[in-house]
Amino acid sequence: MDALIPRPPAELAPGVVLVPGWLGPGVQARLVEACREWARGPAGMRRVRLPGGGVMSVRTVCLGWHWEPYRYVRAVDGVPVKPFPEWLAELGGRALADARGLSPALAADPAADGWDPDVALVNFYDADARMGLHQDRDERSAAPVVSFSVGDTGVFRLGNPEGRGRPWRDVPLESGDVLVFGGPNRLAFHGVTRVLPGTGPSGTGMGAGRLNLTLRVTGL
Ligand SMILES: O=C(O)CCC(=O)C(=O)O
Ligand SMILES: [Fe+2]
Repeated sequence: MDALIPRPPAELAPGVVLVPGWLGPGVQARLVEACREWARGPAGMRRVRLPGGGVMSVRTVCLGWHWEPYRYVRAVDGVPVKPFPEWLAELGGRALADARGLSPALAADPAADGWDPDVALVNFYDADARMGLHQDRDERSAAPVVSFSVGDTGVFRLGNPEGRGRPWRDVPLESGDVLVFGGPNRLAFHGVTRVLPGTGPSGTGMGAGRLNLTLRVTGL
């Protein structure tokens, strides 16, 4: 949605940078098309089963490595994981470089140097999907995570690295937004409290719902 109040890029916490609208309409459409392809089986999009017996409300497909709670593996149901495309790594690298220009903590983060992502988690949220507060900590690398959002707005809850409790802040992630988290907040708890149906722009090729891609370095 076009913002009535412009959202300038902001460092939300040391090492956490939001760059609103960084992905232009053409790139967003390309991502939607690519996600549609990746979603197809084998090794396609699915709801992740949790060890406690529950299933996540988000649907996920992984590139490069498959994430299952709480580790990365190379195959899903005996099928090799889809490759991580070079163009996506390149796009992420440019986003990270721009984010580092906006954050002294990220600029100074040695783990961001030579950033070379080898896994992407592609999450699809329908209107009812959410993601509870968690840390992205199954990577063996302290390299920043680069996140792309397309489609309906998601309310992203950015917590702190100490625990699930406050302080946190809720930040809308709109279509085209880039969020980078690294530096001292690489392990900050975060989640998505809700998706705002009908807020996605037209022209991305997305029907209803929200896509989020997180590009990561596994260090494996
Ligand atoms: O959907 C988002 O914005 C966050 C996704 C996330 O935290 C994850 O995939 O680990
Ligand atoms: Fe996460």
